[in-house]
Amino acid sequence: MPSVKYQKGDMVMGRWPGSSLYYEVKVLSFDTKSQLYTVIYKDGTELELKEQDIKNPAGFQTRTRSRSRSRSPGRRRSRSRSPARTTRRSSSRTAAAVAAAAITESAPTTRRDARLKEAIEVRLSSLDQTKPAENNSNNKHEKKEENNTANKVDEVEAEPEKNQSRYNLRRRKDDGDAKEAEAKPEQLEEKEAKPAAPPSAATTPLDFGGKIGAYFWLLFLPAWVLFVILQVNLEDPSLANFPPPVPPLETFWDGQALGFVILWILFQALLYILPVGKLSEGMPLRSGQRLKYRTNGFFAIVLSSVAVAAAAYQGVDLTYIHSHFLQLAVATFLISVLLSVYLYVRSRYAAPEHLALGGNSGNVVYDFFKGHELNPRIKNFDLKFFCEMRPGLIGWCLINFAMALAEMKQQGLDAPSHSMILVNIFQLLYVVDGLWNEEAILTTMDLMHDGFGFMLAFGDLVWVPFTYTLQAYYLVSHPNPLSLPAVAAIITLKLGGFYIFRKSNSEKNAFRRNPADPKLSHLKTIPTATGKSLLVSGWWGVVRHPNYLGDLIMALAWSLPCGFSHLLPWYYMIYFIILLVHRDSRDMSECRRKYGSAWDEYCRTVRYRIIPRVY
Ligand SMILES: NC(=O)C1=CN([C@@H]2O[C@H](COP(=O)(O)OP(=O)(O)OC[C@H]3O[C@@H](n4cnc5c(N)ncnc54)[C@H](OP(=O)(O)O)[C@@H]3O)[C@@H](O)[C@H]2O)C=CC1
Ligand SMILES: CC(C)=CCC[C@@H](C)[C@H]1CC=C2C3=C(CC[C@@]21C)[C@@]1(C)CC[C@H](O)C(C)(C)[C@@H]1CC3
Repeated sequence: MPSVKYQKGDMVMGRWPGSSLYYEVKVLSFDTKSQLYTVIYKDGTELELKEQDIKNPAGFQTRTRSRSRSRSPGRRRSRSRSPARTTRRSSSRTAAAVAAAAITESAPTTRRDARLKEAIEVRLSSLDQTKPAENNSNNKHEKKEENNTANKVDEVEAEPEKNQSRYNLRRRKDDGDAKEAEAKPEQLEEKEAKPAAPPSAATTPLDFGGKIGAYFWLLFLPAWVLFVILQVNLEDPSLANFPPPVPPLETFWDGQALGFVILWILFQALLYILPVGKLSEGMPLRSGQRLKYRTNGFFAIVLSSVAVAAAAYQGVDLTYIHSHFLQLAVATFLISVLLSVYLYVRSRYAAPEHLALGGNSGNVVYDFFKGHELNPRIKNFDLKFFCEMRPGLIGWCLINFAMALAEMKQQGLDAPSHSMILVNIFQLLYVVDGLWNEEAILTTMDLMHDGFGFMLAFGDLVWVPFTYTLQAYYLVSHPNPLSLPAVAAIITLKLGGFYIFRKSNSEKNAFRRNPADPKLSHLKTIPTATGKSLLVSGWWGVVRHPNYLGDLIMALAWSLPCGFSHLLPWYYMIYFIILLVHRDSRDMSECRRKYGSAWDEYCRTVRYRIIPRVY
């Protein structure tokens, strides 16, 4: 490795992923393509680290004086557990133990010390218990009851990173750019002032094809929405009609359509801020803080339905949505662009602890696309949560309903067709379920890890309502009569998919919220170095993303009512396969980064990603 900073065999300090702690590691190799170092920790965990997560050991020292001042006996006892001073005993421990021990040392109060110590001691014994089990392939993973001990760490660990950051004299690079963290006592600290990281240093590998990819997606995604909208009105919507006939420029714009979109978003915002419904806690952030979210989505869709019904009753012609679909989409696109510009600008001034790990490549276009601020809020109004769960999602049902009315009008029907009813009810069920279980969104990738930028703003506001409605839009002018057995078969498929989707999402959500939940005590888990465990039985033992499997089966049931005459109504199915396969691989890398060897162990046990025995 001639041109790289650290050489094979070098002993250096490597940051533990997702924390501010540095442990002594040995460099094993460097991959020029990914620019990642493979390092090995003393406990045997191998991880890939970026150069900026590696430091020279000479830059660290341990302040023993301040440690010995510790008032807590628990803390004093835990001194020798410092990962930087790993003893023979600790070197045989798993990284989980090491990480847990690190938390003990940083606990600030005696009571907390005691709780942590208790949790850690039980945890260590739990980990010890796993050792022999690991050799036994039939009983590889501890039972949930044993793992509950690890969960005690979870309980006390509501603010893990807050504690861990006490070890950090210098701010983490991924924490952004500006201020220096306060020097705290009791820490491994860097001796020399090192040049600060350039503000734009990327802290995660670039996604979506990197910088070039971002340009591409920025142009392609809106163009694709335009393409499918123009296609769906054609008598024969087929790829053979590429490019579709483009209407005169002035038809793209309608001020009234913009007005309606703004009114809809404001109405949804009003419902969101009403002090009705539960205040749910999000997952702990890196700072240890937990944000609160008003999860009144079900209430919002019920009130929206009442408002829409009242408007229809008053003679408002909802088929306007069908006849002005293009103009509504363009107006919403404009709003999503303005919102994304605002998000990009404010992310430049956001406090480091509010930033996501990605979206800081330094390339304006990439960062604008990916988004950098994790939970942009105006006071308590959470923009990402609101956009993901309200105007687009509820708008999707409103548009579907308008398409059913348009079908009746256009086809001269007294009631919508069976196909239209199926599509409407299936997708309504999906949205209502999402809003009923709104709290579960707080444990998804978008809410926990992704910054809020153009991709999500456009995805939530434009992509969802204007492309997820294509099946209903298609049926308006492309009737597809269904036999009763076909209807029954499609309903069965939908219910099957829904069952898998709901059960698996609820299982993971319940486990993440309360790992000690007695209802989950039958499940087996794998402990990880972060203190969190991974489910390895139940739905999450069937495949690594059972929720995606259920979602895909449902997507199939949404396209089938449209028949096989054209590819267009199958667009959602095709797009969804691509989206979920990509999300799965993003999540895999993220989990591998977070959980290291525990994740590899999970992957070895649960071999398939989404479809059992296939993929
Ligand atoms: N209709 C649509 O357009 C879309 C729908 N969806 C749906 O949204 C839902 C959420 O999807 P998404 O956010 O992508 O992913 P998940 O809800 O599957 O979240 C992934 C996270 O779950 C945790 N996890 C993974 N494996 C395990 C395990 N074995 N045990 C415990 N926790 C585990 C990890 O986070 P950690 O360990 O940090 O908690 C991981 O990062 C899915 O049902 C998906 O189908 C998603 C995208 C688009
Ligand atoms: C091509 C492009 C711009 C992609 C952006 C992706 C977004 C459209 C999706 C990312 C995750 C989503 C989720 C839902 C809708 C689509 C987006 C925003 C979701 C709200 C749909 C309803 C479900 O019940 C859900 C709550 C599980 C789901 C969460 C993820």
